[in-house]
Amino acid sequence: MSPNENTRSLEAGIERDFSDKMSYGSYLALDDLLSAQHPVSRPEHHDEMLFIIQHQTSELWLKLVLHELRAVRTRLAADDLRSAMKGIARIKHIQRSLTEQWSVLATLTPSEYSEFRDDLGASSGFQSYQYRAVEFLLGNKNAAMISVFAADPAASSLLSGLLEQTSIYDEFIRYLSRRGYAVAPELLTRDVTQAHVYDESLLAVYKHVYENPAGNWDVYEACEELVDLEDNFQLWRFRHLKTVERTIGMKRGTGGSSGAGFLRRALELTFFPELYAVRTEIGR
Ligand code: HEM
Ligand SMILES: N[C@@H](CC(=O)c1ccccc1NC=O)C(=O)O
Repeated sequence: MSPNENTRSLEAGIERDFSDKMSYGSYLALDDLLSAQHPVSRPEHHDEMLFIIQHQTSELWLKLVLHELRAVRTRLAADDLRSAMKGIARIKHIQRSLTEQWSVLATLTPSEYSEFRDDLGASSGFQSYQYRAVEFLLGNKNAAMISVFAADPAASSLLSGLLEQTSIYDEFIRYLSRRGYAVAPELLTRDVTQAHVYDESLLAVYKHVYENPAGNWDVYEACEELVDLEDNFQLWRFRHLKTVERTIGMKRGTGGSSGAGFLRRALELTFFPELYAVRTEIGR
């Protein structure tokens, strides 16, 4: 390469013939992926592409979060705490990326959004079955949420399946019990289709763990990983709320809810209540 042409020449060994070989594009199904953006505004509004891609990339990451959460659940059920924590570490990075991504959508002004919002009809992120699946896997079960997917049999059966199965918190609690921690027996046989609700016996278990980290190191660490997971989930919810406030103010949502007020109430939900309650018990 001549240094003053500012051009990199191809090396002789670089593959060029993909007529009978797998290429980058074919491996990643880029034809499908990159032809899946269909703005509905007419004439097409420039900023609708941002709106679509922000959602599609979020859904792709949610797909990976679900994949990893299922693996975490299986690893906990198999008493493999260390590899479960490896999965949680990855999920935490994905969550950070999802939360950071709100800053891109925050560049959408209310003036821009209002030019194509009506074209979205009744569609809304409330109808994200992957988001609901993540909530179910973390333990915030809510059968009523499935009614939104009556017209989508695949989404309904995914969510009904997860509703019936244990959450990662159920599996963590069962793991603690197998390890000899004094978990109330009712917790082990609870109706897993219901949201996990605060349990005193777990508070006592965590109090013991947090007061004696040295003797409970792996469980102590695992508890902090779960708190990180919930913390990150709430940060995503908070950024969603703040983006909604700056984009549509106090308008009702396209999905039919009151809007920001409804989203604010989600900040009151908790996946692992005892892991927060234990903070009050530690020290003076
Ligand atoms: C300008 C951008 C956005 C606005 C104005 C907005 C607004 C809203 C509103 C008002 C709701 C309440 C349900 C309703 O009545 O529609 C909602 C729910 C929801 N949105 Fe968005 N949203 C935006 C972007 C996003 C993005 C990028 C995602 C990513 C996937 C998302 C995911 C969700 C989810 C999962 C819910 C359900 C939350 C829950 O059940 O607590 N939203 N959104
Ligand atoms: N609920 C939003 C609309 C919206 O944000 C949206 C519409 C279609 C698909 C995904 C969406 N994202 C999150 O709710 C609104 O009320 O403006």
